[in-house]
Amino acid sequence: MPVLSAQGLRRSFGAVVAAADIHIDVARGERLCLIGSNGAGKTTFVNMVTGYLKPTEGRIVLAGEDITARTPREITRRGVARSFQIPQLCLQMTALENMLLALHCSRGQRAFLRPARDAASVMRCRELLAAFSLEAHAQRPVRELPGGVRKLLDIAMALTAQPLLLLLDEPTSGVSGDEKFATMDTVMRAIERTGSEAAVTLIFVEHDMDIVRRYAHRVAAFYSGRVIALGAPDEVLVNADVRRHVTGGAHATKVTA
Ligand SMILES: Nc1ncnc2c1ncn2[C@@H]1O[C@H](COP(=O)(O)OP(=O)(O)OP(=O)(O)O)[C@@H](O)[C@H]1O
Repeated sequence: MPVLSAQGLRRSFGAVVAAADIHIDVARGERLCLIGSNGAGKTTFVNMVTGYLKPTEGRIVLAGEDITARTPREITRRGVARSFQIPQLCLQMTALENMLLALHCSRGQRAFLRPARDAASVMRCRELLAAFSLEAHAQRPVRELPGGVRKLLDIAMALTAQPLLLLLDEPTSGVSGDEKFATMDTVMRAIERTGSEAAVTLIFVEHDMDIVRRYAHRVAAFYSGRVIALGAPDEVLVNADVRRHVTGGAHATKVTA
């Protein structure tokens, strides 16, 4: 059974068709990358999966359960976690406090200004920080941490919920060219260590084709609200339509095949 099954999704905003006829199944442990130029419909897809936007047609099935009508909170509780292009962090709190806050929220507990520090929660958060090689930053206020570290912390926070499915919006945006592979290696290692049975299933939006090639198992190429190609990176990135509508413009220099 797929972890996620998007079945005939459609969504418009007035005359703009942001999603049409989208069929995507994602298997457990798979890493699916969404590519597409600005306005192609990637965020619309992510917003529908996480419940922030409702499709006007189609169904979204998570591990066999239809979640199309569920609220974002209900979908989070069923195992879908998300991190954003701009990390959502409390700057005045330490990295560990941010983790504790995320852990408490993921359990449906009230978010306190200073989260409770019971020993089990602290241990769980420290383990996750270690999985992301962030132990050294645990006691530092987030405002003092560099952008790349904040990015990793944001993803670690999403994993406190022990999700089935993790959605990442441009995990390497704002990370320097030298650091981007190291950042992705860290994320992949952490994801493999954190899944309960298999690695956490991952859907990530990415504009950097070097990252897509190296880390995606499959790629879905979006154009004008539709998926114009879906398959292995080496197939999708040489597809003529993908070259014309996705990688042929601003990202042409990043495609090496
Ligand atoms: N809330 C909204 N109201 C009106 N139009 C919207 C809304 N959200 C998205 N759209 C439109 O839907 C289309 C798809 O947008 P979407 O944000 O999904 O693209 P994207 O591929 O994520 O782009 P980007 O890479 O810039 O984030 C665009 O034409 C966008 O302007």
